[in-house]
This record gives sequence, structure tokens and C-alpha cells, in this order.
Amino acid sequence: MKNILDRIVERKHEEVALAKQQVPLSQLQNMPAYQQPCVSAVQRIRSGAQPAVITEFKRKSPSKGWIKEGATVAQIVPGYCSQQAAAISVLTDTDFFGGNLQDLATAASLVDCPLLRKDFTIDAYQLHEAKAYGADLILLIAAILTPAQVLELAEEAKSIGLEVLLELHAEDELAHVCEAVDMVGINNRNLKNFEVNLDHSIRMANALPAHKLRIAESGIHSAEAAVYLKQHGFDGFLIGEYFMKQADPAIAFAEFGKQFNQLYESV
Ligand SMILES: O=C(O)c1ccccc1NCC(=O)[C@H](O)[C@H](O)COP(=O)(O)O
Repeated sequence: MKNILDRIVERKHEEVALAKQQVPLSQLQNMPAYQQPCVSAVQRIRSGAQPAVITEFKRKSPSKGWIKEGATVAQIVPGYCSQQAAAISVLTDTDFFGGNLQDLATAASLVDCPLLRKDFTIDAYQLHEAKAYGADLILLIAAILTPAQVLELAEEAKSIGLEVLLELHAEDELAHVCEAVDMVGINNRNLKNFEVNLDHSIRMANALPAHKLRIAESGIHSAEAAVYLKQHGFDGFLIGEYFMKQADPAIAFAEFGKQFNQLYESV
């Protein structure tokens, strides 16, 4: 039986084929944002406010259904930025996450914080789309790519100024890490059965090259969990649902930051 990733990737192939027919690469390359320099998330994670959090704009997900139906980028993303997010992740997948590329473009028009296009990249066309709609950073997911595809896509992303976050979950994906990747995210959530396991992520992180930034992704629901991950070598966190399910995600992020710093200083 097909798992959720198989279904997402199957749909993504259809979407990309259609997008290529409707918007040729040359048209993407002529869009104003395509000419703009990218803002570095790596620099902000290394030397910006702590904790370094990539906050996510996420209306729904396959694991949780609707989290904030009808939420707009304008309601949430500027608040994340003013509370010192290291970067902001904008889900651009429509069918499974309720996002779209216009959300990314709106975010780019409102904030100067680095923006991650969060999607399921299977084709270089999507990198150019990301750049044209205002992204600074893209995601590659090892579970849906071969090491050779990661290398090729990461090098293409870098050639147009985008930074690259590579997401791993399983030990056998460590071979996907290459020099062209700026950061490695370890997904705490198994995308096949949605189980979250922080200790599995810590074991994985220990096996990464020391010079790569390590980002803990998914299923982080408390400052305590983030402090635990930080103590075990993670440099930053990608958090969506925990903030998005609260009345004001930006205030939830600010509170999380305060709690994190109090806890981290006391240990
Ligand atoms: O979130 C899901 O249910 C999901 C299911 C299948 C593939 C990807 C999925 N999530 C994408 C993400 O990477 C998360 O949105 C991101 O790491 C934030 O996670 P969370 O803090 O748990 O919202």
C-alpha cells in the first residue's frame, strides 16, 4: 500500500508537469524576486537570536488535519519575523498542507526574514519557482531522492543563490549529505507512520559531519524538548504545529523563546 510520502510525490510529479507547461522557466527567471539576492538563514542561525527557530506557516497537515483553517500569511508571518525567527518556513503544497506559492510571495513582500519554501522537491524546476516567488532557502528530503539527485538539486539551488536544508530521518540516508548542503535537518517524525522520537534524532545527529548546522524538525511541542535537543548538539529547530495551533502563533513563539532561555540558563 502507498504511504503518505508516495502519495505526495506522485501528486507532485503531476503538479510539476503542469506548472512547466503553464509557466516556462524563462518566465520564472523574469519575475522580480528572481533577481533579488537571498538572505542567509545559515548566518542567522549561527549568530542571531537564540533559540534559533525556523517558525512555520502551516494551515493543515496529513498527520493532524486542519490546524488553522483560513489562516493568512499577513496575520501570522510578520509576527514571527518581529519575534526574531531565524527563518520562516512557508508550506507551498496545496493538496496535503493547504498552502500555495502565493503564500510565499506574500510572505516575501511583508518580511525581510529568510524564507524557506517548504515543499517536496523532485525537480529542478521547483528551485527556480522557489526563487521566483521569494524563497531564500529550499528543502530537499532524502527519503524521496537519491544521493545523486540531492547533489544535483543542491548544486543547482546554490547556483541561483538559494541555501539548502537537507532533511533526513533514517540512518541509511546519511549518505545523502554532501558539501552543497548548508544545513541538515533531522525529522523527529517518521513520515511513514508519523511517530515522533527525539532520541532517534539525537543518535542520527551524532553521526553528521561536525561543520554542518543541525536542525531538529517536527513534533517539538515544548521548550523542554528543544532544550533537550540543544543539549544534544542541535543548533536550531523547525516548529510548525505547536505555534500554529495557538490563538496567536507569534506570541506562542515569543513565550517559547523566553521559556527556552530560562531553562537553558538554569541547566
Ligand atoms: O506534518 C506532517 O504531518 C507531515 C506529513 C508528511 C510529510 C511531511 C509532513 N510535515 C512537513 C514538515 O516537515 C513539518 O511541517 C515541519 O517539520 C514542522 O513540523 P511540526 O512542528 O510538527 O508541525
